[in-house]
Amino acid sequence: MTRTTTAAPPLTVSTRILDDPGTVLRHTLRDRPLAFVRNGDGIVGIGEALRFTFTGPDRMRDAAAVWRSVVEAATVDDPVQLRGSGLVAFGSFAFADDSADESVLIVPRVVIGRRRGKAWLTAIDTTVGAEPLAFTRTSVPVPHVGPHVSVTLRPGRIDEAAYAANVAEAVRRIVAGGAQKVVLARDLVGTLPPGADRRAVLLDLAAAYPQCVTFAVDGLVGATPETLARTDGTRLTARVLAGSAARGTDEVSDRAAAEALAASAKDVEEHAFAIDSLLASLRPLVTELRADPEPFRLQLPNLWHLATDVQATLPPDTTSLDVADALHPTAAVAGTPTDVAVRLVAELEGVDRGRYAGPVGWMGATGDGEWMLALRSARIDDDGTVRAWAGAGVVAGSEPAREVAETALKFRPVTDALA
Ligand SMILES: C=C(O[C@H]1C=CC=C(C(=O)O)[C@@H]1O)C(=O)O
Repeated sequence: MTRTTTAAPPLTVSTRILDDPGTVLRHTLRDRPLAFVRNGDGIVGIGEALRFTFTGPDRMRDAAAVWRSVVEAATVDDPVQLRGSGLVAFGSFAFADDSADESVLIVPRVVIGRRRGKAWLTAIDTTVGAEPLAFTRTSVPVPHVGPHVSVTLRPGRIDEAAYAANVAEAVRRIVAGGAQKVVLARDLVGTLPPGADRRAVLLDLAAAYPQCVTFAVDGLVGATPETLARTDGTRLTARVLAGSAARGTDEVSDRAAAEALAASAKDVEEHAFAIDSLLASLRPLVTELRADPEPFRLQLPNLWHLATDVQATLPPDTTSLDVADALHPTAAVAGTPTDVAVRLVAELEGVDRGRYAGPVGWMGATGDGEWMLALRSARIDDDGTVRAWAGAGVVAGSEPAREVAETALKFRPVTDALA
């Protein structure tokens, strides 16, 4: 079911070169940030020109269709022509087809972007008959950001004991046949202090995890390492992560941890399910599909992951959101086989994941964009309620206590940013 809360008026979109805006995250709104930033490059949004909401199994397909109509009706003046300049939308989609949470596509009023030393500003006007901006270059003052935000997070609806029991039950079901892998998650909750500047949380996430994408869309904030689908014309790239280990405390133990991860039959199996599911979903859609023959070890500040990069060629007119729709949910966030795993996640967790582990990202007028998996994240509601989620892949060889410890490490981006 699709519900559009705002009709799509014809948009007038102008992009202009911007003098150095400093850290782009500072420019989004303190209470309603919109952001997609990696290594200082990326886009942030200010205000909302259009907001569309979606629910149900067709939520991404419906969003892709709405986006095509928005683009068709828009007049875009974009001499800058960089990735993320011109008309863009930010999006965040629920994990489950039957989630009660709405998925969203938001077209900001203003976008500030930075890429490889160049910066731009895009103004998106909903007034009928609006003229494009009359200048060629502009500058903006760098906004002040409030102090670090501290939140006490406590167990949510699934505490450590319940999570360990869920993992044990998942192992029993896997051993009995049916599912081969199930990704189970648990949650932490807290309350943001009144008046907290959400941008301070984003700045902390981006400083600690520069190689991840720091995102903020409709209250969902995080720093995720996993790219579900990134498109550039007909070129598609993805990065599959599954299989994790704690970083060592010194160089020797850190190297040993990475080597143990690569040699761990349990983690290699967990990774194989994730990459196999992605490749199987991509095969009918793409040509020239290539994947690393072996996973590599991806180093993050809190974890080692097994990672595989994937490339493929898309047919023309396939948008990044079409690809995300075809791929979601991979076995990095659901399990294998997908349908059995999704049912088991719902049964064992018994709580709506909302938009945790769903696609989050942005898309431009050509359909190019980047959709990440909303991991290492928390949902901050308007009333300040914070709910963070972290999960781990469970296979036949999983041990409940180890998965509890792994999820604690995956909470760290959020728990550290809110410490
Ligand atoms: C489900 C999460 O991580 C996934 C992504 C990378 C590694 C994973 C793992 O090793 O279990 C998970 O599949 C999460 O961070 O909440």
